[in-house]
Amino acid sequence: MEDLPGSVPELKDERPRPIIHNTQFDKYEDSAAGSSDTQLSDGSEPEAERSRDDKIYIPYESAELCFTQIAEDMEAMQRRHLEMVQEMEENFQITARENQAWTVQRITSHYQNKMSTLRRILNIYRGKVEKKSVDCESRVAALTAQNEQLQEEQRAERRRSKEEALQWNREKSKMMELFSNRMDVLHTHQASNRTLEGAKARLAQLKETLYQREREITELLEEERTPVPPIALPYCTILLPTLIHKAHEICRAVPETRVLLKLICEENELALSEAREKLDHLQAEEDKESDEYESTLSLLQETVREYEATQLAVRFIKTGESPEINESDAVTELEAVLGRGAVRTTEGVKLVGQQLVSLQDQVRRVKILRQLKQIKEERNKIIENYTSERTMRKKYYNMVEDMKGKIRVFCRIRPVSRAEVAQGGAIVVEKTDEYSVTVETPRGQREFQFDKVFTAEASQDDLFLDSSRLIQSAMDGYNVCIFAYGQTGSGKTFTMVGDKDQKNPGIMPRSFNAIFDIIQENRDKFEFKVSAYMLELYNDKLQDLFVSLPGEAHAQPQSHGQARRVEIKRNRKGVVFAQGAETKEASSAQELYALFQQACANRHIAATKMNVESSRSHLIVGIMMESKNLTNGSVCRGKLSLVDLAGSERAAKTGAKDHQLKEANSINKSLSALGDVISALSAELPHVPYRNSKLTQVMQDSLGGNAKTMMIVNISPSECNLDETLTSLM
Ligand SMILES: Nc1ncnc2c1ncn2[C@@H]1O[C@H](COP(=O)(O)OP(=O)(O)OP(=O)(O)O)[C@@H](O)[C@H]1O
Repeated sequence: MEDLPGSVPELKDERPRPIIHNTQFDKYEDSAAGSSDTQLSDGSEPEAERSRDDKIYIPYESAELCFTQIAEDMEAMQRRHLEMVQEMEENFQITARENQAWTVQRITSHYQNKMSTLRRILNIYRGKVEKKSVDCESRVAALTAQNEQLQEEQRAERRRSKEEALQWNREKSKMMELFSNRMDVLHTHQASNRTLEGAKARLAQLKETLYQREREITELLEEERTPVPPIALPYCTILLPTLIHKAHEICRAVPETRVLLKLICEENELALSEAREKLDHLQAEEDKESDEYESTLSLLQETVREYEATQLAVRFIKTGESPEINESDAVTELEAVLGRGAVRTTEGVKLVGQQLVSLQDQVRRVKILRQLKQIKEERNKIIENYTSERTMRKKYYNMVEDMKGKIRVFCRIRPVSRAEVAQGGAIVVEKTDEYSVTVETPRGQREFQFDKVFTAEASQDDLFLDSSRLIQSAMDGYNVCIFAYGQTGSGKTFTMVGDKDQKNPGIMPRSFNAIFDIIQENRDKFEFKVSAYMLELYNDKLQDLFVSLPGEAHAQPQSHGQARRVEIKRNRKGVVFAQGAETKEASSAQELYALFQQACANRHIAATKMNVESSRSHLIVGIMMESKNLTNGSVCRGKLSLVDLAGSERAAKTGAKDHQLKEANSINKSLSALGDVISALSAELPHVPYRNSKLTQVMQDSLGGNAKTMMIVNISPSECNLDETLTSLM
């Protein structure tokens, strides 16, 4: 094996033997060597044996000397060895250092090469980067200039759009007013050519007439339903011609009767002309208002008619012609004359009179039947007109509502709460005009536009004024949805439900009253049916609030026992219904409110850091309204969805943990899905992501399409809630 540099050389061969000098031993050694050599050289065995058996005696002093000498020699030898070891170590270290230096040198030169290559590459890149950065700087400068220009344009655009929005809103209000007035005018059938003045009074008048007609029709229908006895063929139709014929025969046969008839005729003519004169005279009089005038006029008219009828009767008897029974007026008059005994010549004539009176009854019946027919036709016309009126009213009402937008977004700023006052947060939200809200943010002022803005001073009445028109739409057969959105504690429940003791009831109880007020107003024309379901969406699970869950703190004993699984389904007409949830009918606002209270008692509520009584679920109240037109039997179905959403919030701020954190996540997820649906509808996108959450599935038939939606964004005015307020507004 090759020796390592600095390794200890092989000592075995090279090591100098220690030289031990001992005179005694030297002598003995020499002699022994000599004898041995001799022995080997001559090979004499006895001599060798002898020398082995011989015992050598060394004097003690010599032995001691000898050992001392050996010890000294050995010590010298040890020292030499130590020197050698030290020398070898030094050699080894020198060699190792040399090797290390060499290795370091090699590595250094290797890395220096690499470094120089990298430096070259770096220089190339640096050149490129410098070139690029010059380009970029010039581009940045250009873009900055462009950006500034765009910002300026954007500011101008904002100013313009704000002005336009204001202008548009003004025009919208004007248009809406105009449309409402037009609608009133249309109700009176005079939309095209009459002034709007007094349109409401005319509408009321028309309504009254319409109701009057309807009442008459109802009465007639009632009468119609009671069977009319069959009209017997009037005897007079046979008797009258016979009697006249007989009278004529008598006159021809008996000359006195002819004379009498002539006399009657002349007297009658005279009396007739006198009566006519009196009548003309009376009709020419100026004071026609008095009761006396009326009674004298009708008396004279009757007298004239009697004389005319007598004239007619006498003419028939004279000539022997038969009166046409169909000429009912003439016949009636003849009957009247004969029946009252104006002609008293014979008993036979009296009989004829009686017969003619009975004929008069028959004819009157025919007349009534004719009138009935006419009235029926009129009634049908009125129904037709009424139906088209109603359709038109609905159409224009709907148009007016649509003018306001299918999705209307209102903003309500609640008063500053005590907690916010304690925190000392400044007021950062301000209503700048009827439609705008500005918010002071650390990065400057931001403005948001709405269909209407309500401040802390706005009452529940003010807010409901705009919602109540939508209730009429729901009664007219549209799907309507009203819901409140906002962070926890921003006033959603206050807006939708009201305060705890119901001193300031919210949209829900007010809607219940409005529904039944409309029903009351139209009770004589329509038959109504109102039913409701009330659901809660909690942790992405739908629950029927008419059924209490066993184990809940607020559970009330229920006859139904366990809650069934509630699922959202849509019928063929696209109307959403909650399968598995109970739907209860209500016949008054009080009944509906009692159902609502029952539902509220079953709702999930918990205290969070933000609100002592925070709704932890979405409350969905669906009210189905069905109206049946009593006049034409048509049925109309509408739905009103009222939703009190759970608060949008940041879990950290609410202090939510464990199951409350789960609640918060589920709430935020569904609210974000609702936001996506509203955005898609507002942007009129072809796809609306209803299926992303159960909340949007429940509300599907009340969002988009023909439905009318009203969203109330509730916000806090305080700086403490600035982030949440901005999130809600955006
Ligand atoms: N416009 C208002 N006028 C007077 N008080 C209000 C108004 N809005 C809200 N409040 C009060 O503020 C508090 C919080 O309101 P509310 O409970 O309605 O908030 P919320 O948004 O429903 O909260 P959560 O989402 O947690 O249920 C209540 O005490 C309520 O009475």
